[in-house]
Amino acid sequence: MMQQFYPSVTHSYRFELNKDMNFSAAHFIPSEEAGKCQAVHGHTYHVNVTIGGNELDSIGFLIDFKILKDIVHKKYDHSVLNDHPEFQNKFPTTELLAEQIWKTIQEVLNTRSNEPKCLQVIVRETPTSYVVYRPRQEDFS
Ligand SMILES: Nc1nc2c(c(=O)[nH]1)N=C([C@H](O)[C@H](O)COP(=O)(O)OP(=O)(O)OP(=O)(O)O)CN2
Ligand SMILES: [Zn+2]
Repeated sequence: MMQQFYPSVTHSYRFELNKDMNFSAAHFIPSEEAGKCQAVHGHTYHVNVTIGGNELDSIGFLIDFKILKDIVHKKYDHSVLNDHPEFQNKFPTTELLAEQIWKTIQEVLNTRSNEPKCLQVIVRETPTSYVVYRPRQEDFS
């Protein structure tokens, strides 16, 4: 795992959990403005997600680290991001991928009685480029 500085998110939850994961995927940005990124190419994406909450489940987890990995890795590893339904009407940019990962994780968290919240998603696409996605309060409703 590449080490990186993680921008932190301000919150007042009692617990904060972070999970690093990575996956390999191909993508392309079919717009002339994207220059060389119009051609299909691949990345090893590095993802960090931050989960907050005040309550733990019956075994003392905010959310199982493994569930978080499965949500992202099983979905995207060794795939072409453009083939996924969520990228049929928008391009798989780092920004939109980070937003989509947040939506997918928060959907799963919404099913849990201890009500954890995904507070931040960082997606690193290359050694020199990454995006931080932070939901607004209204995104949780
Ligand atoms: N705002 C965004 N800009 C770019 C995105 C993006 O998702 N959001 N994506 C790309 C390409 O997909 C490209 O793979 C990554 O671009 P870049 O960081 O420029 O890659 P390099 O390895 O060439 O970076 P260097 O720092 O110049 O080595 C482009 N832009
Ligand atoms: Zn790319």
